[in-house]
Amino acid sequence: MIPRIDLAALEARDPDALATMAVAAREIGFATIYNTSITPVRMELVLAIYRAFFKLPEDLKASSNMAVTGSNRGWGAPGSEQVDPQANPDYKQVFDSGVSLAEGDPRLEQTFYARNIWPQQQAGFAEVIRAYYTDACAVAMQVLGGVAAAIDTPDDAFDGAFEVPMALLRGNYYPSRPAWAGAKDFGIATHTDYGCLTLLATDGSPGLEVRKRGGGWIPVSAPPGEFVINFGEMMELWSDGAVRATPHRVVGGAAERISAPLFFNPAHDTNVAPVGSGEVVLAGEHLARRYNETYLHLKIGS
Ligand SMILES: O=C(O)CCC(=O)C(=O)O
Ligand SMILES: [Fe+2]
Repeated sequence: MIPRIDLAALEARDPDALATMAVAAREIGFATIYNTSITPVRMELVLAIYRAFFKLPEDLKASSNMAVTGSNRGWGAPGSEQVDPQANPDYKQVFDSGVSLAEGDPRLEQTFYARNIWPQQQAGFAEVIRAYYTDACAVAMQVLGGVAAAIDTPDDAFDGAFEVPMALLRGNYYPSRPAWAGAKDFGIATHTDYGCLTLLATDGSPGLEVRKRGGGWIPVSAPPGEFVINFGEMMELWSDGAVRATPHRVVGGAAERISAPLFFNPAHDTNVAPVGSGEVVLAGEHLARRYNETYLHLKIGS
């Protein structure tokens, strides 16, 4: 079973909510959350704006293709990412955006803080997505505070690390599973997320599956207005294995599907090596390695 957590109760440090979060973090790596500041209507609007973008003709989407700009901002075409080296590149399409820094900020030259690329064809796209990014980051921060409290780490343990997060907001579009798809083809192949916390909104269609520790898969879904959360590799490292990063995938079925994960990652220079280990692993270095391994346009030698 995937735990379901009332975020307002977690915020109030309700003992039951904390105990449920502790199980989610230490054992399962996944939960769903509800009762957040983001309403279902708001979430439907965000998902609808992504859906409208993905329905544009390919040549219009290509004007924001990230393979052309070389940053991880804008449209990622089908086959642009291979999250599992044993599988074929994913058949999903994506649209990536990040923090909007002021012009002149030197961090704009770094991949993770690169300038956003907005589709010009859709009125309101940038405004809606930028506002959602800000509010989703605030929800992610609330969740992390709750996680810290649940696993007996000081509540403010993560505060300083997320002031200018390398957060990535993505729209995922899974068309119906292509007729040509074989055993090595997935909407998104089996992977763990790279960062700390993923706050995932979906249109409510099934598709996401979480790997069980003993083998097999558990389907997870959440309607707009509720979220799936899961922990990533950096959190597992940082907590020295106390928090789990659990593999998951989307095989894809007849119905198309839209999802919107916020990959919530700390600032570039955050040391995410196990606390007290004396080692140094910069968050930005971990992320760079994982992007280079999985985005086809960033792969060394490709
Ligand atoms: O679409 C989903 O439900 C999951 C997507 C996912 O795992 C990812 O984008 O990392
Ligand atoms: Fe994922």
